Amino acid sequence: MIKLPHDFTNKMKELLGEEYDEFIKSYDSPRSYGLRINTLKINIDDFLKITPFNLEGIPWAEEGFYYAEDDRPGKHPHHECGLYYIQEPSAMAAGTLLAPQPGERVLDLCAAPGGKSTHIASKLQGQGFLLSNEINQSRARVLSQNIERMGIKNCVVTNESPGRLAQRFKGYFHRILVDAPCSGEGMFRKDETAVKEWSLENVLHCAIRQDEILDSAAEMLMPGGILLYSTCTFSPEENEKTIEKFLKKHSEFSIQEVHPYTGFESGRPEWSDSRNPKLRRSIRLWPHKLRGEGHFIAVLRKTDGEDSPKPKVKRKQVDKQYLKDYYDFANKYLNIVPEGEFIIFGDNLYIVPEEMLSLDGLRVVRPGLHLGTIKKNRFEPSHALALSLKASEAKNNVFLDSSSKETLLYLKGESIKLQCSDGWNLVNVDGYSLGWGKAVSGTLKNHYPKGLRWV
Ligand SMILES: C[S@@+](CC[C@H](N)C(=O)[O-])C[C@H]1O[C@@H](n2cnc3c(N)ncnc32)[C@H](O)[C@@H]1O
Repeated sequence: MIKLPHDFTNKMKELLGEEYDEFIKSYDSPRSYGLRINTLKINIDDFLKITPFNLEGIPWAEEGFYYAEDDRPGKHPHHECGLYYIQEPSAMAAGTLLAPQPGERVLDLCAAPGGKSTHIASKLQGQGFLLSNEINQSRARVLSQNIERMGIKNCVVTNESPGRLAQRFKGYFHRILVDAPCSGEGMFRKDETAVKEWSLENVLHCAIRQDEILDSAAEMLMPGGILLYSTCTFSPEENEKTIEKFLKKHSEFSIQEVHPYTGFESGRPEWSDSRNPKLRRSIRLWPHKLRGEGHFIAVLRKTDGEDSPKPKVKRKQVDKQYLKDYYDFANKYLNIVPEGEFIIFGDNLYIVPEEMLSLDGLRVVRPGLHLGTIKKNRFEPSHALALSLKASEAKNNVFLDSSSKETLLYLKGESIKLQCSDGWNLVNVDGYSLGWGKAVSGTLKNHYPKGLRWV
């Protein structure tokens, strides 16, 4: 049994009363593991046909499945192809309830490592765009890698504070997710550090930070837009009380009813100061009531406010010479040439998602789909481009079987001897892109990124 802080157990005893025994017993039972199929790359039925894992559906996420701990899906080539994201089952509820629609502008304000962002992107189906932001620099890099692995084309990753983003994106987004930094009480079974770092003071400290983040989010939402607030903690100070304060300050918002999926419990107005009965519309996911960890969710709609005018952004035109090398590559090796608004960062060429406002002055980690690098008089395609392509979009393909020796060699970064066309080849495993290889006379030189290679 995990050793829980006394102040925490005493507080939960007081809050839960008779229910406490059932709650505390959940810490003795094994936790559940989940993966979410990336429907940008594969549909659910096709994935279920090729996966070696025994999966069982998660009631609140159509793409979400429980797997057995021994399956270790993080070590399977399909993971590297971005066919799924390993995500705690309860955490999938946020993407479902945010329900982004293709074509919308969506902001994920506290996004690393990217579980919910990648869920949002799969729901957008490549239409509209996602701004995924993370304040912590090293976590923002991990977020960016996950966006790349999942083959997402219409996402910009920034490393900013919510306040600075709010100055740029007033009234701009259709939907915003605030998956707030919190005291993490709901993750105690999963994350020992959350237990170690927990204190009553930290709960209050987190609550103050959540108020500030929510204020910035409110500014960036357009009238009629949806703001989803979630935490992975039980403390009322970070949940019902946070929403209560927010609604008091922002009368233009109202709390929405959500679909009552199996296992969802309502929020607890009796744990707030105002006892506003509408807080019952918020959702609590309890580890003793469903197969998942602790979560809280409130879905808020902005009923009033100003929609920001969308100025047409004038970006600096990309030097034609750069595009020549890109087009030479694309015409030679791709069946569909990726087009859009090009931008250059250093010697890297990107396509920015449509409608993206100016990124000038913001800390940008990934300004859109990374196409590749401009080398001296040639273009080298990026890993992100490989992962965003389907085999049918590349002229030269290498098809490997996930259980083959060649797949393992490729993931280890080694060259492979095989029959294929000279030049750039898209390497596919079980039909899904995994990376680039460049062939010369029957030897495929490995272009799988060094940092991702299996050891
Ligand atoms: C619960 S985690 C997000 C998990 C993520 N949504 C996912 O599904 O993978 C909260 C994130 O908020 C970030 N954060 C910390 N302080 C913040 C602040 N003041 N403003 C915005 N984000 C903050 C943390 O670095 C952390 O990555």
